[in-house]
Amino acid sequence: MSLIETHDLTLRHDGQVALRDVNFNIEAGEIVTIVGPNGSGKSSLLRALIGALKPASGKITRKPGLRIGYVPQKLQIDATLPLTVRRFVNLPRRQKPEAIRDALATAGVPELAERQMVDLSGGQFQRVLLARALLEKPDLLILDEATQGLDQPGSAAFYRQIEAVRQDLGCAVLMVSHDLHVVMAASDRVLCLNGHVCCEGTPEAVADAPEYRALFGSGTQGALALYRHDHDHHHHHHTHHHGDACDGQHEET
Ligand SMILES: Nc1ncnc2c1ncn2[C@@H]1O[C@H](COP(=O)(O)OP(=O)(O)OP(=O)(O)O)[C@@H](O)[C@H]1O
Repeated sequence: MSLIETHDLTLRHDGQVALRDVNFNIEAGEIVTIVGPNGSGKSSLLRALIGALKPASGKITRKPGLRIGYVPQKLQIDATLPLTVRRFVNLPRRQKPEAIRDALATAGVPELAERQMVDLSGGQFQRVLLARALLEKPDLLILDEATQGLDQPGSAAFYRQIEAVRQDLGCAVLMVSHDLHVVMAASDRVLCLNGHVCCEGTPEAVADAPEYRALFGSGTQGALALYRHDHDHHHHHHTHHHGDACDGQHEET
């Protein structure tokens, strides 16, 4: 059984449809990326999956006992509040010192436990948020634009960390990102949204899909090839599958 599945899921805000008829699933251990222009429903879908937004119609099925770790886009920390990394990751629920040490190490920041949260760089801060999510021992890690504010090498490094985490823990990863070429190269599967599912498949298949190119142009393909060149792990290959085209016409390839 999939970790999580949506069936004809439609989401609304104040009566307005944000996303319609999404049929989506994620399997154990997969890395899936959601891409799409601003306002295309990416965050709405994530919020529905974590249970923060109720379906207007359709349904979401979660594997019984599913544990989700969530890394938010941004978190404001009061700059006047003294708060070490150790205390911060202890906040939602008290954790064992070994668990904290392991989570910080897995997130790539083993040395930061005693640092002040406000002194962290953007990349370190996101890794601490990742460590906090890992303390949930997630089967599924969900990240919402977790590299906002990081520069390109910084976000590439962050996504490599995510891949390492996936290999270490075997959790599935679902993330939203605007760093198209970096994140697509690190994904097993890409879901492209534009108020509905535009197209989905392997990163190569999506980068080639006319629906995707209509939204983003063909510029990312070269960068994708470049990144993959020195990228030596194995990707599972899924069948190329097209959903509705973005203009609403049904198109099969
Ligand atoms: N709380 C809300 N109340 C009303 N409308 C909302 C709310 N949240 C989102 N929307 C609307 O729903 C649509 C989808 O928004 P969503 O945030 O899911 O898109 P997104 O793809 O994540 O966008 P971005 O890339 O800009 O973050 C947009 O039209 C947005 O204005």
